Amino acid sequence: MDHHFVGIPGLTGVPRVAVVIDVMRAFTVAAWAFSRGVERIVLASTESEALALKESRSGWLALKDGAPAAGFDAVNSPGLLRSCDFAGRTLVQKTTAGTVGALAVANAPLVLCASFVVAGPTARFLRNKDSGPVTFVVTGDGGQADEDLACAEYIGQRMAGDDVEAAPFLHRARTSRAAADLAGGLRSGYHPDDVDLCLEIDRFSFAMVARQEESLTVLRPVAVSDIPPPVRGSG
Ligand SMILES: O=C(O)[C@H](CS(=O)(=O)O)OP(=O)(O)O
Ligand SMILES: [Mg+2]
Repeated sequence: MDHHFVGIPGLTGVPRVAVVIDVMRAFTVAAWAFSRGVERIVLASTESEALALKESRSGWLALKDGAPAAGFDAVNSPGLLRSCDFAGRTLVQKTTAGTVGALAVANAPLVLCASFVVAGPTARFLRNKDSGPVTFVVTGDGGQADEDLACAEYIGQRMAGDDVEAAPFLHRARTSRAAADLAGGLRSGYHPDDVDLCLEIDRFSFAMVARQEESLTVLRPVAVSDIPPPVRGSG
């Protein structure tokens, strides 16, 4: 299938089907947030918008990347998020790359946000829908981030069938600059397990679909059944 891989600066027009990839760490974090009970994630374009949205509704939480900051309840780290209890909550998320990429294609008829932890369900969701060619938005480094590109290519291949060896794609992500920066402590709001948690193939059995709801861009999990175990291979 003739998929299209593009960075945020290269987006032109509105894609028919968009899959926005951020492995490290926005859409790994989003998946963990859903697993910790979050009901929906509202994507914000700025930190001040995130705080304003949080303040406008009772019980909403806000998360941003970087260091912990006043008014925000969480940071963009799967390792720090995995012990939170967010049952039934709405979470407003703002990050440097992932949420920006999703908002850039928010008007597309079908938008999914993805990372390795939901790769199989994302591919299966698209296959079940017979979506046809996908525009993968590679959010990191202007479209050059190898952890995002590897994940996009992996999902693209799994759309054609689940018999795809994961190891070469995971190796690219593990040796990416983002992984080195994270492991080297160069990013704030970090837990030592973050890289490993970002590289767990099919940790969750849902895809994440973004839709427009009352002028907000809202991400929700959609359960996908019958995902066969991923082919891990060596490496
Ligand atoms: O928190 C992250 O890992 C990054 C922040 S930065 O781009 O590395 O400064 O944000 P994300 O949008 O999740 O890539
Ligand atoms: Mg990223």
